Amino acid sequence: MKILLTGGAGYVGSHVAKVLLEFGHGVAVLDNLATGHMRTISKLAELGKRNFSFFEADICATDHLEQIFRQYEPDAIVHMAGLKLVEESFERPEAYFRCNVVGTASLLSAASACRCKRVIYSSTAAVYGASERCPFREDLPPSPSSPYGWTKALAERLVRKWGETGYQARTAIVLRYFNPCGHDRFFDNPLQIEDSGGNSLADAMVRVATGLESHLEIYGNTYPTADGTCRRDFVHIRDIAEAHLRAVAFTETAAPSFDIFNLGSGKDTSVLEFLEAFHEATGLRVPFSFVPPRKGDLAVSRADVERAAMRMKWVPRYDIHGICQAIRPRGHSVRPAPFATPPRTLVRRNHRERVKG
Ligand SMILES: O=c1ccn([C@@H]2O[C@H](COP(=O)(O)OP(=O)(O)O[C@H]3O[C@H](CO)[C@H](O)[C@H](O)[C@H]3O)[C@@H](O)[C@H]2O)c(=O)[nH]1
Repeated sequence: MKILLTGGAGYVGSHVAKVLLEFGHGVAVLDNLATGHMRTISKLAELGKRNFSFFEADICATDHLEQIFRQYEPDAIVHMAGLKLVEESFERPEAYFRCNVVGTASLLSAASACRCKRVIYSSTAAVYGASERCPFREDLPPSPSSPYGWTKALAERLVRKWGETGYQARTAIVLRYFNPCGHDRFFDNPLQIEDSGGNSLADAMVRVATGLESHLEIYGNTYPTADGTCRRDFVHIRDIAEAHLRAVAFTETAAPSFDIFNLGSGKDTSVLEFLEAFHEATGLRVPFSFVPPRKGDLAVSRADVERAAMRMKWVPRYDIHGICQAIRPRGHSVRPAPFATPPRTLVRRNHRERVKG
C-alpha cells in the first residue's frame, strides 16, 4: 500500500515509517522539519530506497498538500504531524489550535479533494484528562486537562466526521498513545533521546544517566498513589509502531467505519518504579529529587487495551524490562550500578521549592 505519513521525521513518526517500510509498504513522509530532522529522513531513504519519498510541507498549506497528494496518490494517510508538549500548550494555546486542529482540517480537506478513503490519526491519552474511570476505555467522554488535550480531542472529532461521511465509503481510525518509550538503534541517535530535545520522563532519565544533568526532578510525591508519584502506562515504541501496521491492515479489511483504539501496555508503573526497573535493566542509577507537581499531570493513566486486541489483533509484546532496555543510552550495556543512592551533593539548587530532598 502507498502510505502518506505526516510528521514522519519526528519521534513516533520515524519509528512508524521504518516498520511500514520493513513490511513492504511504500511510504512518503510529509514533514515541515520544525521539530523533525533531515538525518532521520536520510536514514529512512537509505532503508526504503525507491519505496520512500519525502515532501517538505506544512499541513496547514492545503493547496500544497493537494498538489502532493495528487502527485503521490496515497492509498492511506497516517496523520501524525502536530504539537505535543502539554506544558507548552498552556503558554501557546493558539499555536496548538492552529497546528493540531486547523492542520488536521486542512489535511482532511486535501484527502477529500484527492479521494483518499483511509485516514489513521495519531491521538493521545491526554484526551481522557481528569477522567476518574481508569483504566481509560475508548468510549469514555473526552475530558482533557490541557489545551494540548483539547486540540487533540477536537481533531479527533474532525476525523470522525470525515470518516462518517458514509457515502464516500471512508475508514477513519484514531489511535490514542499512552507513554511511548525507547528508540530503535537504527536511527543512529547517540543519546537515544528525542532529536528535538525530548522532555519525556525517559529522555530526562537518559540525560541524567549520561551525566548531562545531575539529577532527575520528579514532579510531585504526594499523589494518591502507593509511593506518591504519578503512574503511567509506558509502552515500547516498537509496539506502537507495529500497531500502525495493524491499523493499516484493519482499514483494508474493515467495513467503512470510524473507530478508536488505545495504544498502551495496559499496565501502569509509578515514576519511582520506572527508575528502579531502569536500574535493574541497565545497571544505571538515576539520582533524583522531588519538586512540586507539574501543571496538567494526572495521578494515574492506564489504557484499557481490549478493543485494540479484539478488533485490530494488536497486543503489545514488550514488558517494562524490555522498555527500559530500549531507553538505554548508547555505549551503556548492562552493568553494575555506579552508586546506590542519589548523592545529595549532586542535587542542584534552583528556584523551585523542594517538596522533599
Ligand atoms: O523530568 C521529568 C519528566 C516527567 N516526569 C513525570 O513522569 C511522568 C511521565 O511524564 P512524561 O512527560 O514522560 O509523559 P506525560 O504522561 O506527561 O505525557 C505523555 O502522555 C500524554 C498523554 O497522557 C501526552 O500524550 C504527552 O504528549 C506525552 O508526553 C509524569 O508523571 C511526569 O510528571 C518527572 O517527574 N520528571
